[in-house]
Amino acid sequence: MIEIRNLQKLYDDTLAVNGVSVTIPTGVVCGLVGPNGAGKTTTLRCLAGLIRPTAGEIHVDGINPVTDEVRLKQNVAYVPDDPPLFDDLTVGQHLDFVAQLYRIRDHRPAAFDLLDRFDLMPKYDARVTALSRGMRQKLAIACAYLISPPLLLLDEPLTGLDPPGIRVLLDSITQYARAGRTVIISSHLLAMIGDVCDQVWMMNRGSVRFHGTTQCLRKSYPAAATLEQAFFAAMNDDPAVASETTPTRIAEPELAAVG
Ligand SMILES: Nc1ncnc2c1ncn2[C@@H]1O[C@H](COP(=O)(O)OP(=O)(O)OP(=O)(O)O)[C@@H](O)[C@H]1O
Repeated sequence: MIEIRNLQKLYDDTLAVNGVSVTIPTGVVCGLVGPNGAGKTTTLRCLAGLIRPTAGEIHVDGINPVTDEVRLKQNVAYVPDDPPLFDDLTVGQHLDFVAQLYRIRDHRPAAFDLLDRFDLMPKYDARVTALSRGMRQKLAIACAYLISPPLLLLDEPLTGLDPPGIRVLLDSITQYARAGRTVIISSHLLAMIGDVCDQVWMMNRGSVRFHGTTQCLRKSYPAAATLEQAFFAAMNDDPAVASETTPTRIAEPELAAVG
């Protein structure tokens, strides 16, 4: 389970994350959405232990990223939208390196399977400098899957992927969560979030605007004809679309039912 309490992150005079509190149960796919600058990447980087929160607390299966960095890194994989790969290594060497780093024994069959699924086998001996943007993205995701952490954080993972690559990734995310792991996926592709995510977590200007199941989002905004309209209504909290009877936009009680 992921617990975030009153998370705050200040960069100089920019309050990027402002009092975020969210609980995400194990085994779900949670879509993190919001406009540019909403604080999504900052929140994911705090969760991954890459930056320190200014205030607040995070627990990933009881692990505090600030006080237990090593255990956190063993339990969380973060794939940024422009993954930093090693220019001197080939595709195959990346997976070998990750396996060595995380002490994964006999990793080759799993690595081959992942490369096959992401259509990277023909590039096995290619250096990453010879890969397209989408291929680099797929390789970074394959490395994360090889580690198989309980929490997988994907920041805009669909950027640059071709339609078959998107389909493979989305299917793999669903399977990963059904195997009892948690995935948080940040994306601007609202329709996709509606398709694969059990939960939606919306941020705007550093704060949570909605957190709950997609069904709950629809229920909260009954005048919205589509899920996309419900997204916009929640984001703007448009009173013309939002239900007047909705008591709160942060649907925590429904979350417990998801896990
Ligand atoms: N390293 C940094 N130094 C200073 N300000 C930063 C830094 N990183 C992010 N910010 C600021 O923090 C705010 C939140 O940025 P963040 O990258 O978390 O948003 P985001 O929701 O991921 O946006 P996008 O959808 O554009 O990727 C923005 O105002 C941004 O300018």
